[in-house]
Amino acid sequence: MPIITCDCTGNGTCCSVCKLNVVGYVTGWLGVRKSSIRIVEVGPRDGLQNEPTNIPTNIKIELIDKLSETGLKTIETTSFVSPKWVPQMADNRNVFTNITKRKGVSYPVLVPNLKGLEAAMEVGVTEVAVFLSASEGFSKKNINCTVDESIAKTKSVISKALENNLKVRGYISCVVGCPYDGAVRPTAVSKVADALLEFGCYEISLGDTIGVGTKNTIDAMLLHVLRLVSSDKLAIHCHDTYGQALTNICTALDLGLTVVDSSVAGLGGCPYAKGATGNVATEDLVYMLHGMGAETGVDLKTLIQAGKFISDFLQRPSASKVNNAMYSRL
Ligand SMILES: CC(C)(COP(=O)([O-])OP(=O)([O-])OC[C@H]1O[C@@H](n2cnc3c(N)ncnc32)[C@H](O)[C@@H]1OP(=O)([O-])[O-])[C@@H](O)C(=O)NCCC(=O)NCCSC(=O)C[C@@](C)(O)CC(=O)[O-]
Repeated sequence: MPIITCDCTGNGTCCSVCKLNVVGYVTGWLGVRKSSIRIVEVGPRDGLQNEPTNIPTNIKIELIDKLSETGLKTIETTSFVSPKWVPQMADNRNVFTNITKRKGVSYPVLVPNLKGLEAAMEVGVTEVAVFLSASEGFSKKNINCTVDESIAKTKSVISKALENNLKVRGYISCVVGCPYDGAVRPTAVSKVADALLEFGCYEISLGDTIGVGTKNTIDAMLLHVLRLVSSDKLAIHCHDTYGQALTNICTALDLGLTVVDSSVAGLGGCPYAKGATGNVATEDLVYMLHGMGAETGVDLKTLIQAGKFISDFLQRPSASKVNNAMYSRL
């Protein structure tokens, strides 16, 4: 699909694309106040993958089972990646096989290549997530190939997954900043998004992997990508390293996105994005969304209990302000 370009200020006057953006902006803003927001819980994967000490399989299973009781509809469970690269995810088969899969809940897993997809299919996975980067530096460090090589490799993974009736989500990392390359141009994001959509991803999660995004940079990136991809095919994935995640999520909601990734207890960080702290805490996200009058289907108290469970196991306070404020009063 061609990228529609224009050089106006996006004020909705010069062309249909901008009018669309302004309409999207207004309806997005109004929409959130009554629409439902789908939360993609990534805590068991993005949250735990970077933990330095091995987390026993039974603890991972118990966390996922607790999250399944909260009303979350998507719980990312594990990764089928090289154990040499991400040892914490080495028990992927055991975790996926032994969780209690709740009706109506999806349990996607990350796969970087055909080997990972085949291993995931062996244990009955029905949804996978491929993951690429908008920046060369992170692509090389994270999946050991260039952006173009990753696009080429991913095409065969997605087509094999679709042939086997699996749903495929696509992640794009470093959508505004890269720990190795610095600032990332929106055009680099839309290039990858265009490819993933063309290959058949049902949704693209735009990851501020190191949490450097601000309202302006997230706005600029989204306005560019929205020229190419409709908001209903996009998700926002914000790490909270600089405390900007909730603001950046609101920016995305105001532009019409309705899918947000988050991590229970604010766990997380990528082993190949040094210094990146956790995702926005799911508890804080749910509290904010409910305060806006948006529906999430999530029971905050049950979620807080799940966050407390993993924080207690890790023997450190939760990164969720809502958890810390509310737990003692449950
Ligand atoms: C992609 C590779 C494998 C390339 O790694 P490579 O070394 O280029 O691949 P290779 O084909 O040479 O294989 C190396 C070894 O890994 C094995 N291998 C190969 N593939 C698999 C597999 N799927 N499952 C299990 N084993 C695998 C393969 O068999 C071989 O084993 P050996 O012969 O040395 O014994 C590696 O770079 C890798 O696993 N990277 C994963 C990195 C990762 O998981 N990062 C975190 C997820 S991304 C993220 O967190 C960001 C995100 C999504 O949250 C969004 C955001 O915040 O931005």
